Amino acid sequence: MEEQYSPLAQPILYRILDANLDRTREGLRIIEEWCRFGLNSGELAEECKHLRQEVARWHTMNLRSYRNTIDDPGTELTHPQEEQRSGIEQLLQANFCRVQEALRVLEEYGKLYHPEMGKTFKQMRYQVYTLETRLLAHDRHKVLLNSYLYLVTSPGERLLSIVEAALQGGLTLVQYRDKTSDDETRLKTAQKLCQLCHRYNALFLVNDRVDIAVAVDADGVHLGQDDIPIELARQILGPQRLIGRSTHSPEDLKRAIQEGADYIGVGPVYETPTKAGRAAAGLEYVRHAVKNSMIPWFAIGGIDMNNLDDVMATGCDRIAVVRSIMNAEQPTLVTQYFLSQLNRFRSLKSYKVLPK
Ligand SMILES: Cc1ncc(COP(=O)(O)OP(=O)(O)O)c(N)n1
Ligand SMILES: Cc1ncsc1CCOP(=O)(O)O
Ligand SMILES: [Mg+2]
Repeated sequence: MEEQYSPLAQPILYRILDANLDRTREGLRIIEEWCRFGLNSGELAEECKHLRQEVARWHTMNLRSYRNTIDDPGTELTHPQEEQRSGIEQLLQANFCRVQEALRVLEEYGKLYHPEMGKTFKQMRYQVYTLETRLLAHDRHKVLLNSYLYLVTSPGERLLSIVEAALQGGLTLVQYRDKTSDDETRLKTAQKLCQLCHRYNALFLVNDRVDIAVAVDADGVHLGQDDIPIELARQILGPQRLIGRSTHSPEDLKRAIQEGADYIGVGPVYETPTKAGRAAAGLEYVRHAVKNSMIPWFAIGGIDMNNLDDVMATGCDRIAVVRSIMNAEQPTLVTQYFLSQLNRFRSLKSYKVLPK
């Protein structure tokens, strides 16, 4: 790379560029490792690698020779949060933030170094924003795809400890559903549940309330037939959050898929006091979903350890429950039981012992 600018600002300029090129490369490498080993996504990993190579092209020996680590006060500065990250999402977000900040510095100071540098790093900053959106969406979809049991919560004093017990049993998908509390309580509870779920790398969604989902940075929302349109929720939530839709009939199912739901609820399979007044859609509708839904779907409504086999016999391999876990004496054990049965069922299906 030809260096032609700013004799004035050298070597300060060069040290700034060197430090931020370094920061960008390191941050991208951390993100790349997650794409490769965590997400198994060759495509996303390649994109990170390509960006790193472009950064490396600007990181010349000459710029690097201006490094002065011993006198650099920045090497001592560590934010307390760097020492303590609660999960992979936080780690990725911190590194995206670091890369984007460094790219912004490279964009501004780069203009003093080479006319192309400012343009290149501006473009790269936008590429990294898009990468972040795709990666987060990919991450969430991946966890969703691997989730076969969905806990929909009910309010109560033991809410957090029950959810934590279920997470310890291997639960990876939680919905906060609270039809009775005031908004202040809802907001505080949603915040706590969201943090808890993320500590276990589980997804956290909010029932009905898009505003609360955004406020607590949840992974998505669950919307019923009478809630706002999926298109509007998508505008508010952006492309990377998940949107689930309840369906009670083949028409609902078709529409929800067309409208871009990420998953659907199918039910109520059985009448349930948790959703009093809503008639059962029955196992017939579950059979319809088995044949017609190409997106993940969860049978819901009155499912427990006694009727799980009947539900799975339709070909259904994902269920959502409220009482079976929320009212259980041992939520960890019940979660483990459901997960093991659903796992067993999936392996039988894949060996064609059961109809697909
Ligand atoms: C996974 C899942 N499926 C269905 C529902 C029911 O949603 P909705 O019809 O909006 O009813 P309420 O839960 O809001 O009473 C759900 N919550 N989750
Ligand atoms: C929210 C909801 N939507 C359809 S059925 C249902 C409640 C399911 O609760 P339970 O698992 O206790 O029957
Ligand atoms: Mg609803």
